[in-house]
Amino acid sequence: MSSCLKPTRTVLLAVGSFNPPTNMHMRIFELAKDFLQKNDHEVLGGIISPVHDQYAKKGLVSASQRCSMVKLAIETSNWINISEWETQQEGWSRTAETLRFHKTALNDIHSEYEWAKQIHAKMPDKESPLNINLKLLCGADLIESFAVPGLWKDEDIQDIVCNYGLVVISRSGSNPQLFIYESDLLTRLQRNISIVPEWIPNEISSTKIRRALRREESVRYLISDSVLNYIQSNHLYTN
Ligand SMILES: Nc1ncnc2c1ncn2[C@@H]1O[C@H](COP(=O)(O)OP(=O)(O)OP(=O)(O)O)[C@@H](O)[C@H]1O
Ligand SMILES: NC(=O)c1ccc[n+]([C@@H]2O[C@H](COP(=O)(O)O)[C@@H](O)[C@H]2O)c1
Repeated sequence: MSSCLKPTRTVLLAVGSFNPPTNMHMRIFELAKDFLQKNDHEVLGGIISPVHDQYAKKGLVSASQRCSMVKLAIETSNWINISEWETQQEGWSRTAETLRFHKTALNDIHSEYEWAKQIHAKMPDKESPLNINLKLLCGADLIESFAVPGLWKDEDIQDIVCNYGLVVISRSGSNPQLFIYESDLLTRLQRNISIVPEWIPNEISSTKIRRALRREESVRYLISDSVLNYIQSNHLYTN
């Protein structure tokens, strides 16, 4: 901790397809945790929330397969959890709804969700109110998608940034500082946006992993061996 302030209890939540989960998905959690812990946050846990099947992005394998792969990917982490809540809803959930649900469940000490129990187990004193903050963790491409017409509601962007906060990891080909500067709304809210540089940049993306698999090229060391075994056993991403 960098000061004697009482640290803010924080949980990080990442939304996305995780089609498949890559080593970079795990890495962004580590980068964000390091950054926040140096800035007076006590990071209690991370949550990966795979998107619903109805998101229907090209090449999306089933939510059940994506959840199975995320469970394998997080096996080596003692603080990143999966929440299957989004995949179990009737349809696709807006990210603001996903954050609202998870923040409420995290602040309920009696929550029955496994990810909430895992995170509560990390808290020595469980005095009410729990005061757990939830932040949206994303790569710079996700915040840049805020500018795609019709994709995000302005009130959702305001809600996400004001009431939760964003931790943005830099990604090759993006410039989150410039993107914030060009948006009046994000400039106004920028004290709730942390931009975390990745000083060891690489271009791992799920798209590139799927492409390599389709071409029968090796993706070893870009995704975990257990995820790779699952993909091969289930003949995913072959064409
Ligand atoms: N290499 C990376 N650097 C920084 N952030 C990343 C990286 N890969 C994924 N992320 C972030 O992880 C979150 C979930 O990612 P998602 O499942 O959409 O992966 P993706 O690699 O961007 O997928 P796709 O290539 O299928 O569009 C997003 O916020 C995304 O920006
Ligand atoms: N309006 C919104 O809340 C909104 C819009 C677009 C994408 N998203 C989320 O962002 C993530 C994007 O994932 P991909 O990068 O894999 O497309 C998904 O989890 C999706 O649900 C949310």
